[in-house]
Amino acid sequence: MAIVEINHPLVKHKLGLLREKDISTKNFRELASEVARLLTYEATADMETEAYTIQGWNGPVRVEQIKGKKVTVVPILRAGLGMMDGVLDLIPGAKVSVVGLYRDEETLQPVPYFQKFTSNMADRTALILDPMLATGGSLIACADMLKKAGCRKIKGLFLVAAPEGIEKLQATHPDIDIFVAAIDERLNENGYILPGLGDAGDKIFGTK
Ligand SMILES: O=P(O)(O)OC[C@H]1O[C@H](OP(=O)(O)OP(=O)(O)O)[C@H](O)[C@@H]1O
Ligand SMILES: O=c1cc[nH]c(=O)[nH]1
Ligand SMILES: [Mg+2]
Repeated sequence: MAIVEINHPLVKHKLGLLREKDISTKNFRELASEVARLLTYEATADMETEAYTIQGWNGPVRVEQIKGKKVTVVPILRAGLGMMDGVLDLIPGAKVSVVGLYRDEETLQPVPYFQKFTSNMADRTALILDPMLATGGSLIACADMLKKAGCRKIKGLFLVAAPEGIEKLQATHPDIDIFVAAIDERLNENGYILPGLGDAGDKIFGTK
């Protein structure tokens, strides 16, 4: 399992802005999308390419295109939708498979409520999107659903992750690679990431 914390100045700068207490919904949405774009750039670095010939301005020229497995983007509702536009900016042909999960505030257990996958999941790389990886329960539940549908290659993109959630993922799905803008310190007693971003879903949707 690869755990990649993106150590890029643009990511650090944008994450700092995202952490501001009184950030507006508009700014949070824009920055979440921008960081998602940068995470996508890193998460797709191992895509295979194949050469083909085109007619260039001065005759035939060998160029490259993405080869093989196609991508399905998997936003976890609700907050994962806040990253989707940024990812699709870079992979416009990706199919979208949606998973609805919320975390019970008392038990912190994930509660599934929606699933709609695109075709041929076994032939696609799945890119799970969620701003927050806290206890890891939601990510693990989503990965379980994807594997049940036949998925064999799964990656996860997160704005912020807690060490506790990463450890749990390593124990349950060691084959999944994750790309995060920051690995933070820890969870608080309510399962929120510290220093974290607060409730990402509420910030993206303007609720609460
Ligand atoms: O790692 P975990 O402990 O499972 O917590 C992380 C989950 O909690 C948040 O979703 P939430 O349940 O708040 O739903 P929302 O996106 O609808 O706000 C977040 O977007 C993750 O999906
Ligand atoms: O810190 C956290 C943990 C779970 N969900 C969030 O939105 N934020
Ligand atoms: Mg939420």
